[in-house]
Parts: sequence; structure tokens; C-alpha cells
Amino acid sequence: MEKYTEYKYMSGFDNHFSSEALPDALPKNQNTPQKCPYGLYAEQLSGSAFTVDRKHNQRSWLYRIRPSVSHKPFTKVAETTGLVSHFSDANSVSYIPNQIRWSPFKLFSTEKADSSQNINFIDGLHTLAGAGDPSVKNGLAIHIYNANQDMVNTAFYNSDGDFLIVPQHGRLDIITEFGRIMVSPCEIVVIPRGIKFAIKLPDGPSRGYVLEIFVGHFELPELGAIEKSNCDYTIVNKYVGQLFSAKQDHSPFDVVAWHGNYVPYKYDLNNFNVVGSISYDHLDPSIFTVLTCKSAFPGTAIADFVLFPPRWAVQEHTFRPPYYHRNCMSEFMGLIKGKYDAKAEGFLPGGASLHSCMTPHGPDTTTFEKASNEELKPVRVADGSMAFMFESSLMLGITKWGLSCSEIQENYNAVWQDLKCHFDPNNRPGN
Ligand SMILES: O=C(O)Cc1cc(O)ccc1O
Ligand SMILES: [Fe+2]
Repeated sequence: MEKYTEYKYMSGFDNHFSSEALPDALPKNQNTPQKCPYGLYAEQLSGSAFTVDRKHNQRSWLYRIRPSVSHKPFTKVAETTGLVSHFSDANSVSYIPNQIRWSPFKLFSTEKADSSQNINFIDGLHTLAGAGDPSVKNGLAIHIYNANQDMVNTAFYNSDGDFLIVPQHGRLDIITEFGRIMVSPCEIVVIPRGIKFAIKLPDGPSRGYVLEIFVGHFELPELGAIEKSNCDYTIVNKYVGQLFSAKQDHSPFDVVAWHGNYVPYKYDLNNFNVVGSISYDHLDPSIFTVLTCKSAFPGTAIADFVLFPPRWAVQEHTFRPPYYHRNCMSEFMGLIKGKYDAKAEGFLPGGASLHSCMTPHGPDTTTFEKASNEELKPVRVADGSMAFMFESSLMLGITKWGLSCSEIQENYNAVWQDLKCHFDPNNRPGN
């Protein structure tokens, strides 16, 4: 097995970074000199329109051995992909208000699969749900990945939007145009629109979740590598939901220097500073937002990435688990490890649930009865656990695969069916 060295990272969300694999490979004081150092080509990658205000302008300058344009024309890849991107098409998605839950998505066995079962990260992407359409740059998609093979001499870039990847099982060793990133379960990685990457699986079969946003970029809520190779590469591009591929005779990762603020990044979820109520009541989970992709409506997200990490619950005279609720937002939840405090059973690591716009949900019966009667000492909640939510203001359509896969739990709704009537009109409070 390849030996994985410690990667070095630059820190600081939203910063402007620079990196040189060779001394002085970055041009001095300008971006486009007549001749770039070392005979490199200058290439700009923009992540925002040139005309957006300076604060939101995102772009990077890459100084590379060959410009990205040196590739043969794209041809469409066969239709057999698990990807869905057009959520207004009633033939490909269903809009249904039921509560939906999926058991852990199947993981490839660690035994050596035959070559027909060699699935890399891109082949292993299956869309569960989404809204909107990348052609009009609005909406999002939620995918599950399940892969057992490295991407070899193949690189991928997404024209349709940014990927926020949440590994649940197995690390992802990601080579990007900006350097290498190793991402473990309980870390997330964001690869913005257009940036080429290839994923290796140092731990073998791997599984996780992907939130793709068709518009904008992730923000904090309000408040280099070098590779020179002349081997053949296949560049796979997701373009308005379809996969295209093009050949080129050199590595797409041949960047020698770069600077800018449009870069892939990762974050260790264990570092999240969890704030909450230290007096009474269960506060709404917006306080757990890690990243947000804003919509045109202030405070209303295309998608929020919300975390439920281990924490203390100390509230007095309070029902501490999530309250019963109906939300104008859609809530897709996943579990990286451990348990979630609203569900005693059935919501498992590697599985998922979806509670759509205005669909009622909340603790299952066991959780309700326990939390209504337990002594309210300070307790650790979700020790050893990591749950998350992709929350969106959009209405999510569920794909055929999402509804027909064997992981779907047919009787999820039963978890609320034996909630008892505790109503007693004679039991006046204070008496
Ligand atoms: O439904 C869920 O489990 C997510 C959630 C958690 C919480 O603490 C409050 C509201 C909410 O939607
Ligand atoms: Fe909820």
C-alpha cells in the first residue's frame, strides 16, 4: 500500500492563500506577466462573477505546466449513472410529504471485488433527493457515495456547483489542483465548482454523504502541490447533470504555484464549538450551523450544514431532546457515528432521514417517555456521536433510486404511532 505522508495545511477560512512548489514560481506584483516564471502558463479560475463586490469575489490564479484547455473535446459518458440533477422533472423524482428514513447504505465488502464491481468515487455517487436545476443555478442535490476503487489517471470536476463531502466510513485521500487533502470521518471537505480532483481510498471501501449546491458558495453563518506527468488522463465533467469525459496527455494537477481565495478546504468537526442553552428550553438548531449557502432571501439558506456533536445538556425544567415540529425548511439528516438524541433506534450510522417541508416529526415514543420523566441532572448528550443535517429552504424531490433502494425503511412512521394521550383536563398545573 502507498505510504501516506502527513499533509500540511494552510489555515483560515475565507483567507487569501498562496503556495509555491518551486521558489519564486509565483509572478511578483502581477498576475499575468508577459512570460511566467519557469515557463509556466497563467490560468485564472473564478468562483464568482467578476462583477460581484470585492468582499464576495472569489478567484485563484494557477501557474501550471500546461493550461487546462489542452484536452481533447468532451464526449458524453453513457447514461448509466446514479446522478439526478433535474428536480423539476416528475419522471425522475417524486415529491411526497411522508417521513422517510434509510437504513445504512450498503458498503462494498472488503473482499476483493471482481472488476465489474470496481466503483470509484464518481461512479459510486447516487442521488437521493434535491431541488431545482443546475442550468439555472438554483437548488441543491443530496447524494450518497459508496466506492471501493481509487480514481486512477482520472480527474473529475463539477460544473454544476460545490460539493460538501461528509465521509462516514473510510478516509478520502483527495488530490486537487491546489494540493492534497486527507479527509477522515468526522471531518468535512468542500470542493468548489470547477476544481479538478481525484479521490483515493486508503482504507478501502468507503461511504458517505454529499451536499451539492447549484448556486453560490458556503460561508460561515452570520456572525500546493506539484505533479509533472505525461501519462494519459481522463477528465470527467458533470455538466448540467450529465457526465462528459475528455482525454488529455498530461496530468491536470500540474500546478506549480497558485494564489487566491477560491480553493478546496476541509474542517475537523471535532473542533466545532457547541453553544446552547445554559438555563432552560431547547434552542433551535440554527446555533449548530457550521456552514451556510445563502439564498437571495436574507436568513434563508439554499442549504445549511448543521452539526449535532457530543455536548452537555444542563437545561432546567425542560424537555431536552428536539421538540415536535413542522418546519418550512426541508431537513435531511445523516449520522456519522453513535446515536441521535431524538431517536432511540432505527437511525443508524451510514443511514439517513428526510423530513420535508411542513412534515411533522420529532422524538420517537421511547425517547419522549424517557425524556419526559428523567431527572434533569447535567448529562453528556450524544457522547461518541456525530449527527448532521443538510437543511434547505427548497422542497426536495426524492429520486427513484432513493425510493426503491433496499435501505428504505417501509414503516418508519410507526415510531410515532404509539405516542400516548397524556391529556388530563383535571390535572391543573400547580395543584
Ligand atoms: O428534527 C431534527 O431532529 C433536527 C432538529 C433538532 C433540534 O434540536 C431542533 C429542531 C430540529 O429540526
Ligand atoms: Fe427537525
